[in-house]
Amino acid sequence: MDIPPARGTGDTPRRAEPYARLAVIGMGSWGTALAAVAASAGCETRLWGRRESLAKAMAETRQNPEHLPGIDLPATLHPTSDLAEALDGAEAVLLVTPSHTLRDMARAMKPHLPEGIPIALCCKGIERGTGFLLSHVIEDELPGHPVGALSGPTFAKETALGHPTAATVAFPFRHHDRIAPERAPAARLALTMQTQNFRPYVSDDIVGVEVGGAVKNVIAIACGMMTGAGFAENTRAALITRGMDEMKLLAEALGGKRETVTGLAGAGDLTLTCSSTTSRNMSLGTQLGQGIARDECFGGKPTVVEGEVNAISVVDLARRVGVEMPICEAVHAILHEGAPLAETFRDLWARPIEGEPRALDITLHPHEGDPA
Ligand SMILES: NC(=O)C1=CN([C@@H]2O[C@H](COP(=O)(O)OP(=O)(O)OC[C@H]3O[C@@H](n4cnc5c(N)ncnc54)[C@H](O)[C@@H]3O)[C@@H](O)[C@H]2O)C=CC1
Ligand SMILES: O=C(CO)COP(=O)(O)O
Repeated sequence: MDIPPARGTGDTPRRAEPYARLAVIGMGSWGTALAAVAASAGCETRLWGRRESLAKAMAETRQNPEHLPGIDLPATLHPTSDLAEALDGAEAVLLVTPSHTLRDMARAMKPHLPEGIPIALCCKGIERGTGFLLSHVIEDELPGHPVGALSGPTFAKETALGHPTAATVAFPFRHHDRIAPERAPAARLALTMQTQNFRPYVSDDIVGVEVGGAVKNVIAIACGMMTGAGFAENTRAALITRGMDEMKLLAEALGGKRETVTGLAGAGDLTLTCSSTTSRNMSLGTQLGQGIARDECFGGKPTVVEGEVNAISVVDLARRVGVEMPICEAVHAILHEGAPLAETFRDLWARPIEGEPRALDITLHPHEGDPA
């Protein structure tokens, strides 16, 4: 890939160097799909999962029978359950275990991690209790490593099947990344992951990307709940649009950019997740909206639904920084405070009229005596 020269350095385009060796940590559906992309792009890729039996089954069958059954993986992809082996000689790491495991994962990786190598988060969430973005968790546990994120509208199965997919790779740009952008981790990782069907974009706004990924899952649960309760397209479009407003306000309050929220990792992922039963978040909401008890959802099978735990951390963080997120609050109340679903959504719709954008600062309460 040619990157235009940094301003004032002449006309010769400079070539970015892809990483030669990548470690992908997390053998679930997304870790496996990303490892398959990197391996098929020609990068030597090791994929770590904690279960030896799964790593062995993958090595033998060239498939991930648990998370992506029936999809052939590149023969060059190396699965392992040995963390030291996975990280040995890696030039960059993709971290793809569920968000609540991240701090423990970082601690487990620490003794084996080559010095200073970039770490890209591919999981979506905010740490419960601390309210830290996941990048802050990594900075806390693994100082000295550039920390970024890879995120976007990317169902794992579609990516692994080779459906054209785009995603954002974001790392904060340091001073020297602006002078020599071809050496910036975001540029190098984007190039490493580029294939005929996987198209990365480069960003310097890690906060916007992380907030997009964490919030969209909560909004998808809301969309599912209202769909399950029998409402249709108008309702879903309203939730997506107003959900994006919540995302934007939280991102800006934390120092992120509003343009990121309108990009792949914000609007793109929000639209995907809120429109498809392939989404586990949307599906959980739909089942709950249909009146199915939580422990019977997904046929009782344990399933990673990031928006469920992250409803707590998103709402907690929003309250701490003084951002109103009424849709996320409604999801939180239903999931975690036992609030009744129908009444909670009715109250959401009956809130005082506000400006669009909210910066217009208009609040209109109903006339006294008006029908509720
Ligand atoms: N599946 C998808 O389409 C996409 C998922 N993501 C994100 O990727 C992250 C991982 O999700 P998936 O791969 O879909 O999950 P998954 O449900 O396919 O697999 C989860 C994996 O994590 C492992 N795991 C669970 N607890 C662990 C622990 N304490 N330590 C190490 N490994 C542990 C499980 O053994 C399993 O292999 C989530 O944050 C999700 O939001 C992001 C984009 C797309
Ligand atoms: O993040 C995703 C797609 O970008 C996957 O969404 P779900 O976790 O809801 O399946």
